Amino acid sequence: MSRTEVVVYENADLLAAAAAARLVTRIVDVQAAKGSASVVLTGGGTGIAVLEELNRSSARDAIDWSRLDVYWGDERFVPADSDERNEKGAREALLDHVPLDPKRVHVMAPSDGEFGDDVDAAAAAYAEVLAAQAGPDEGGVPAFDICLLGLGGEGHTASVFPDSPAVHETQLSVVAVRDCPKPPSTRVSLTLTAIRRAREVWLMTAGEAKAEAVSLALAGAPEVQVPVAGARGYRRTLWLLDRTAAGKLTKVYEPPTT
Ligand SMILES: O=C1O[C@H](COP(=O)(O)O)[C@@H](O)[C@H](O)[C@H]1O
Repeated sequence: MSRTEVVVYENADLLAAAAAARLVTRIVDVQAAKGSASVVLTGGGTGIAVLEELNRSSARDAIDWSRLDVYWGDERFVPADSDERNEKGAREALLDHVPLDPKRVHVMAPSDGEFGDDVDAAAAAYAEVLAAQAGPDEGGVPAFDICLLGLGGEGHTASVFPDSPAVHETQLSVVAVRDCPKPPSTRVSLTLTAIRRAREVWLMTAGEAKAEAVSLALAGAPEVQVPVAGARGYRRTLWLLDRTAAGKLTKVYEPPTT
């Protein structure tokens, strides 16, 4: 049974530090239970701040980095060295500083990579990467242990934007995204269907600009209009917010009893 939890921190710095601490604990627990763990990374201000905090934390070394699979929820389809790449941000913030197994870092192709400027081929290739990592009963997408996501003020998550082809996609695990309302306009993204294969989805955001989308999603808005409303983990959906992003919530969220 899936549960939704909402935790509100006083400010964005505290949110990033607390999310990093939670992430260390969760990864260590999963590795202790089953040997290895998987995490889906996000771009965006809060997502990268969490990785920076994790890198600064001495608890960082409690993780067995060689037994962690790393994926991305979305990527900007730009050259590999572009500052717009979510991968570049994640590498600078954390990945370049820890002893990951390079074979377990599953990047989405850049626009100057092996598929050139063919974004459909890049998306299809990432779907194949997921299928190769999935178990026989997992329907082509591994059951990610933790899927980190951010969100936009208009309700997008990963690169699934309101009323876009991606939000209407129900069969594919990965899609090419064109004409994105937020630059850069061409991207690769997991679909909501793939995101919902995660055991845990952590939605992390800060700032007043996100408050409306947060409150609509938690009130159960249709995912076509507010895609982040459809981002759920099959065990747990954890919202980690700062006070301003939580500013339009009307319901009081109690801590879970179990
Ligand atoms: O473009 C993107 O934006 C979202 C949210 O970013 P934020 O800086 O407004 O928090 C992010 O989750 C996504 O990965 C990224 O590609």
